[in-house]
Amino acid sequence: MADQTLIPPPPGPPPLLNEDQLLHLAQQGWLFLELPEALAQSTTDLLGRSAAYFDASEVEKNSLYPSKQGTEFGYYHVADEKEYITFRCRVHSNATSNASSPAQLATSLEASTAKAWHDAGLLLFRILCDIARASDLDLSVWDDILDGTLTIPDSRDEMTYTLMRLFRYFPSTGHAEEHTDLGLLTVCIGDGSGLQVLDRFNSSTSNSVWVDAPVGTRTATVLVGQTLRTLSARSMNAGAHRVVGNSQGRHSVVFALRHSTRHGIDFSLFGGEGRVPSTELWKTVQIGKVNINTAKEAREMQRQKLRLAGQEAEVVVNPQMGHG
Ligand SMILES: O=C(O)CCC(=O)C(=O)O
Ligand SMILES: [Fe+2]
Repeated sequence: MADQTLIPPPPGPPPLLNEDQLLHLAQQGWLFLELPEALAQSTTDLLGRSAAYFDASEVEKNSLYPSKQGTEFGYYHVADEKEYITFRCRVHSNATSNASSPAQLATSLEASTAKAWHDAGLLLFRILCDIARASDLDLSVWDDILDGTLTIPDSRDEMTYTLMRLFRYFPSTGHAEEHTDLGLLTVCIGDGSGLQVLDRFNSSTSNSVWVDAPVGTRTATVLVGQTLRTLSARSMNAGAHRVVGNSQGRHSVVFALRHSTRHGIDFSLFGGEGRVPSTELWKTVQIGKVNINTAKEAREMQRQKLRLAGQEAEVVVNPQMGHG
């Protein structure tokens, strides 16, 4: 009888992506991926709850989640384009017993966000582990970088750069300009068409080829962000994407997994050199980028500033790249 007692289970979560999928993600910077059942369910629930929140009055939405730190926290409305709420931690932790009160709306929205955050975090962690395995790196390279990011922080004191963003794009005019994301990996799930990713293989400087992302909660779009590109010494590309208008409008759930603020980043773990404070890495990945989710006038001002500083917004295949 074979001895089955001596083989320990392999470390880390089970592999998710096959070789072709990993190669596609690294080269194109994006991948369409069938969602695990738990995440499909939690995002379906969250899309529904976000729609109920967006249906509330402007006064209520602002008072439940006042925006802070520019676009990085709370409710934000971009005229003629979209409205969205950014969660980086819990805000309303105590439920009231009145089922129809605004606080109750917020409590159920946050409970749903916390569940989707956990499920999306797990999915992206599995992909990061796949990337580490394929690069012959130890899975522990992610320990410090992900510290405190995989579940929604309880309070502002504990928050990192990681965020969950819920969007409502307005019919026809709702859009987001072409950009790459700043973090490690992003997962986008939407209930309508509009998200498009750039096909780098078939695009040229004069002709961009855009691919429509899948619609619905069965399949997600996973995007490589600038931080992962930097850690991979640019062996992975960041995925360029945009949102174009459709006549029905669109809701989406976007989970952006970004590095932890609790530790410095040790590049030697990734075959590079040196250690940089987490804040420095964050500044570096933002250089030359325009925030595509801010108001139109603010985007123009950011572009103007970049031009004055002699730093054209980063060109990947198309000019005028932003960040999201
Ligand atoms: O709404 C989406 O699916 C994508 C939004 C986006 O790209 C971003 O906010 O960075
Ligand atoms: Fe984005």
